[in-house]
Amino acid sequence: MQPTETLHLRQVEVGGNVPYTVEVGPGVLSRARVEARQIALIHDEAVPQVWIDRLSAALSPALLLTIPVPQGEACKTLEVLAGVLSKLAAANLPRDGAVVGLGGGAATDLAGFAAASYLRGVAFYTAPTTLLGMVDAAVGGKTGVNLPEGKNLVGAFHPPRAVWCDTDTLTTLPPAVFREGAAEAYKHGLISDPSLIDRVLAPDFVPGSATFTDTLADAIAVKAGVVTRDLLEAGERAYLNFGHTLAHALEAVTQHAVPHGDAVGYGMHYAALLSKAQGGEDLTEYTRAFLRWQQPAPLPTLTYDDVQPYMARDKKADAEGVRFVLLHALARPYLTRVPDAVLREQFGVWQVEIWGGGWLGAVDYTP
Ligand SMILES: NC(=O)c1ccc[n+]([C@@H]2O[C@H](COP(=O)([O-])OP(=O)(O)OC[C@H]3O[C@@H](n4cnc5c(N)ncnc54)[C@H](O)[C@@H]3O)[C@@H](O)[C@H]2O)c1
Ligand SMILES: O=C(O)C(=O)C[C@@H](O)[C@H](O)[C@H](O)COP(=O)(O)O
Ligand SMILES: [Zn+2]
Repeated sequence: MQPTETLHLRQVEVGGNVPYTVEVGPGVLSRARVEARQIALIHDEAVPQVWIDRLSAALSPALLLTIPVPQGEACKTLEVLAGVLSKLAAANLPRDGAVVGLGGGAATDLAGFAAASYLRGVAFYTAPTTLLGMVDAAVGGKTGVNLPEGKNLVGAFHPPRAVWCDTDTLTTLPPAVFREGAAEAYKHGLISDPSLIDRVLAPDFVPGSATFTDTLADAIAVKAGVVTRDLLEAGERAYLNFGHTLAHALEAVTQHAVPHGDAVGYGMHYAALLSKAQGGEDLTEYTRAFLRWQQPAPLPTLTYDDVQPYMARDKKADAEGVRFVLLHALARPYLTRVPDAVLREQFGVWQVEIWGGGWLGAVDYTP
């Protein structure tokens, strides 16, 4: 497959104890380099063979073994993790070996946790092949798997040594998966860089356009900046969780029938309603505009009591209860508790809009 745009590459630097570079642009997988003599490649089984071949060619002859894992969210289980760890051990991947994760956020989250736990930690590299993976999951070192009780409840911080965002891989992505992943780029716009709001919804935000690599790299830069300053989520990293308290609950309660990016689209609208109810600027037209553009997977009918037990297990909760990321205004996020009565009331407002308002797709938005 030929690269889809003229060679325009961007590099985003991530700082911290062990700095690394995010390479962004067409053909990046062909230039992947790993500082290890033995490599295990873990990939989503449904990633098109052309991308597996492109990366394998760059990694050979150090490629010791290749481990396909179940497609999408189905790979983020303790059972799949156990199988992967056994394969690494059976192949004798040494401690100075490396794990490379190829696929969407689900596959790279799993591969990263395998790298974090095998032999108490080996080097990890990420090759995201979805928009969401590039903008968010592959950067910053949050790795892990789900439990039936909730999303990402087991994991480790294990930053990658390099991230290869080959924009060619996005050309085989189903359009709905592309729009799903845009939720995290839009989130970066709302919490930090408002210029992304219009750029993500613009018609030229498509792989291969002249502006695509720059918009993608600027969205990645928001995450890179946050995790450089606060890798372990002692403070501002929590802002990257905007929209996620409800999103993770929707994913868990529907047993992942609603994919992560769609759940984040729904969750950001709830967070915008809560922000307004708590005295912030009314930003709900932004989150409505995003949902109309995204056209997320439909939700089954749910009540506040269906989702509340899952929201209560959110990792931002402390001994006093759940905390939400809200916005005073664009790019002014804060972490706060919200009274249960407000959570319940605004869930009602959100419910009426999502299921009864008829606005999804009905209102024009011109960026
Ligand atoms: N670690 C983090 O910081 C972080 C951040 C955001 C999200 N996440 C996690 O990421 C996951 C969601 O990631 P996602 O949206 O990438 O979904 P995903 O990994 O489930 O992938 C979505 C679908 O795209 C397919 N696919 C992947 N690449 C493809 C390609 N190039 N061509 C065709 N099909 C392709 C996959 O097989 C899958 O069916 C969730 O588990 C979420 O919790 C983690
Ligand atoms: O990197 C982060 O920090 C984020 O919160 C990014 C989120 O988009 C992502 O979904 C993350 O996996 C959520 O983390 P969790 O700690 O809430 O499980
Ligand atoms: Zn997310």
